[in-house]
Amino acid sequence: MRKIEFLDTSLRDGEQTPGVNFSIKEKVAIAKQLEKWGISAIEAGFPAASPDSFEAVKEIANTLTKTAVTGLARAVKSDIDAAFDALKNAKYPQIHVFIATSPVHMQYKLKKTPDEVIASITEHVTYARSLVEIVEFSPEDATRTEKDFLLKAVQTAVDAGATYINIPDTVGYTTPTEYYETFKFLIDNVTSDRDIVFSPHCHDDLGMATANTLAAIKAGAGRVEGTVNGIGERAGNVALEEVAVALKIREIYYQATSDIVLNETFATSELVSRFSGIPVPKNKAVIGGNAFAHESGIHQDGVLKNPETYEIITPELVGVKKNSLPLGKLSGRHAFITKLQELGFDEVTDAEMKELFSKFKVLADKKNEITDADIRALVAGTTVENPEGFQFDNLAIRSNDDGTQTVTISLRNEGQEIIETTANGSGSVEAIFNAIDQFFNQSVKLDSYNIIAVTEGIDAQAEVHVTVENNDTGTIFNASGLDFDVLRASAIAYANANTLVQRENAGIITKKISEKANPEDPED
Ligand SMILES: CC(=O)SCCNC(=O)CCNC(=O)[C@H](O)C(C)(C)COP(=O)(O)OP(=O)(O)OC[C@H]1O[C@@H](n2cnc3c(N)ncnc32)[C@H](O)[C@@H]1OP(=O)(O)O
Ligand SMILES: CC(C)C(=O)C(=O)O
Repeated sequence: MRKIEFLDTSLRDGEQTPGVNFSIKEKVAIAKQLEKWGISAIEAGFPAASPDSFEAVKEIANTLTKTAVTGLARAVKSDIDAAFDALKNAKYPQIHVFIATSPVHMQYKLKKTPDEVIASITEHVTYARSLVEIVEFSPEDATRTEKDFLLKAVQTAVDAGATYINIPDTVGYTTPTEYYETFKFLIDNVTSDRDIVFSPHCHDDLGMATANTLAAIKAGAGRVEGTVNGIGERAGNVALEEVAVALKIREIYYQATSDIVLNETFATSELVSRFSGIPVPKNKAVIGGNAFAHESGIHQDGVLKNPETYEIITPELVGVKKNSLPLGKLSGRHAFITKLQELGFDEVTDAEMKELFSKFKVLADKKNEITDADIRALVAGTTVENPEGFQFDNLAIRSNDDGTQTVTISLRNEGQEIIETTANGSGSVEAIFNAIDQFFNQSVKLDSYNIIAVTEGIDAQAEVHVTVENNDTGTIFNASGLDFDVLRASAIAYANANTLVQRENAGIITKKISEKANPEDPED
């Protein structure tokens, strides 16, 4: 059996998801969980992209002890220098150099001839190798690159010292059979006296990312790249949890295993979902809420007779635990702490614990049964790094004779200063959002508003997700709010989103360049 390495790029390609802006604290927490999950390398960011990205890579490099940390760099010396500087203290540093090799990218984006691209690969992979031992090279848009030129680019990178050769399906264009053949062709034809590891990097534009990744493994790839929950640019990257579980369930077919600690999968997915503000769909493979639910009579009958009739993955395999310690309003602090540890929340600070326990007591008074999902939701609402600045404090709603609603909202900052603001709306949510808009007084467009019941029953907690756009910059932000009351959850989410916009306007958050306004365009 071959051992397949896993490289996670949730913090780099995953953060390219519109609306996702992890704080440094969140990135470090995710990196630590990825290490626990058994990931062998973490692409922690693109250090040259912004001071924030640089700091995040540096902080992660300083923190991790078992996992390799890599930073992305264009075939540009200053990008490679930035990656090296950020990775100086990493125990196992790697630098990932990329340049596009497809005709459309070379001609229109890079404005370089094929020969210039080849020269650039030699120059920049050699330079990166002069700084660190392990260099990864990616011919961007490899799957739309002419085959012989792809081989030439890859051989050039290998000759210049690259150890990992990543073959990105940048626009999610390839198919499993085609990708298999591409890997076979490269593995059979690239020559080196060193061991070269090939890896797939798949995007899901045509819904084939997992199939393509597995096809590359079948063809001999030794490392896979992807993200948790499949977050990423456009339709996202391959979901690593799907690849890890598929390898486990079909290990005989693939003749391959991995070091992924599968029972940490659910906790990893939950953390990334919480910090990215992107909920996991119910029907998502491996970790979705319905992944282990059997609805129809024939299926239920089969499962009752023998679970193997319809169940190829058990909830326990991916770390969905049975509720072994039911909590209620008579439960004390010890039981609560034990439950948090059981659910994998070992890093809650004392101050957070105090706040969580008092919120738990309030919840237990309102709700008959406190489930694990309730506890996860409580942690989500408390420990997500709340943006600095004013946050939701309280609200009061009055219905008027003409059917409109009047809302008074109070917002509180870290100095405990409280400001109230009042506005009308034709419905309660509109009035709440109008009041928050009035308070922040900035140009924001609400792109989406979604409510999810975290648990079942009439007393379920509500999770509200909003996506807003900063009209001044075009940057999109996701934010969420959690409460037993859907209107309060809405206010929390919208106030958090506005605080992010305020921080961007104040220059505290660097907007991502992919979303930047075009300076040539007078409309921007
Ligand atoms: C497929 C991927 O996911 S690639 C990674 C995408 N990630 C990002 O873009 C991260 C965020 N990006 C950024 O912060 C910025 O784009 C920066 C800091 C990297 C560069 O910013 P700027 O210098 O303002 O350049 P801008 O983004 O406008 O254009 C990119 C430039 O890099 C060039 N370029 C793009 N890729 C490469 C590469 N791999 N190697 C060398 N040059 C490249 C482009 O041709 C363009 O050059 P030009 O200015 O001579 O036309
Ligand atoms: C930089 C490369 C690896 C990439 O993200 C892509 O091509 O999708």
